[in-house]
Amino acid sequence: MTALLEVEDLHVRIPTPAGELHAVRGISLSVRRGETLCIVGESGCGKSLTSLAIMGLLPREARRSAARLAFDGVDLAGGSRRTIAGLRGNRMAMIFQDPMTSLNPAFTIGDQLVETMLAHRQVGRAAAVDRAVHLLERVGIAAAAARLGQYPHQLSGGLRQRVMIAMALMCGPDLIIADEPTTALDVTIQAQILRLLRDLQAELGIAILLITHDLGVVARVADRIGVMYAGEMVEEGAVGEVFARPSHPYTRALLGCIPIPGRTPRRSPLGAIPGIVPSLVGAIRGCAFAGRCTQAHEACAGAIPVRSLGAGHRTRCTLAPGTFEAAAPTATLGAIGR
Ligand SMILES: Nc1ncnc2c1ncn2[C@@H]1O[C@H](COP(=O)(O)OP(=O)(O)OP(=O)(O)O)[C@@H](O)[C@H]1O
Repeated sequence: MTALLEVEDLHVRIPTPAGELHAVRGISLSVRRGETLCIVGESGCGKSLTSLAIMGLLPREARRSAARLAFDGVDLAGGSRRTIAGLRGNRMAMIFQDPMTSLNPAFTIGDQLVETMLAHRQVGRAAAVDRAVHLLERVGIAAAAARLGQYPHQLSGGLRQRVMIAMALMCGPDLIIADEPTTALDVTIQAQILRLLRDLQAELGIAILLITHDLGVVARVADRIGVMYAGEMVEEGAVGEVFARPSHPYTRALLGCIPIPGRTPRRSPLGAIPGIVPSLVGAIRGCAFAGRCTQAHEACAGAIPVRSLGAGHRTRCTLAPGTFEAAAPTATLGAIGR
């Protein structure tokens, strides 16, 4: 089955006073209909720029190139502005970490929901208002009709994020790209929003590309996971497979940082990966993680192979499968998520 979203060899470069920042370095990924792909990685590894590049929403100074960038067969890299604007907010919707950056403080919730639909669909205002009320109820907002007349600042952070989800759903999208949608929320609201996204996906069959730095979020919602490091995808696969057999030393280190209930001693210091991420300005020779990797060896300074471990599980590492260091036990899916 062809993927709904196909990304091949995506690069994002941004000129800076220090030189060209090569923030996204040849990312390839695909999202099939109805599945959730989570992209995970430390702050600054290029997750947000990847999602903005897909949506065509990069900052003006950024340059994007890709061997293929397609949504349901439509070329997003070479397509006309009109075609892409017709897909965005319509069949491809985006949810950001901070709803206040995408909700206009000067307009009511109702106006913003309704306008989204009127911009893309041949429907009357009354039908759009009905859909807005229905969707606000569906995302768990009580007294939905009354909320339509409120402004964003009159809602709590959790309610604003529910409004953003309703807005993303207005035109019945096939794909939602959610960039850290729960990071700004407290844990209880975070769990509710994640459950809502999962329920909506099961009900409506929407594909979700979710960007997060939180492996707990991944464990709760992902079908597949892509692990990014310094602008590259270093490992990807089905979430159960990657959690059970993390194969890139960076993935293993990330999973090793999560406290495991019943196994991590109480009061032990929070885990961290020693070392720092290399600068993304200019070229990186060999493996970007080598400077922090406990198993780095000579070959890591050369070309890094992408190894297939079967069933769509791939890792970008010189170490042959089976030669991974016996690491500390890593968090399991059951322990941190489901
Ligand atoms: N407009 C910009 N100008 C210059 N550098 C930028 C710009 N936008 C992003 N960057 C840099 O590009 C790199 C990748 O940024 P990006 O926002 O994609 O990271 P991220 O993985 O989403 O991190 P976070 O989780 O902190 O949002 C970072 O080093 C960031 O500082």
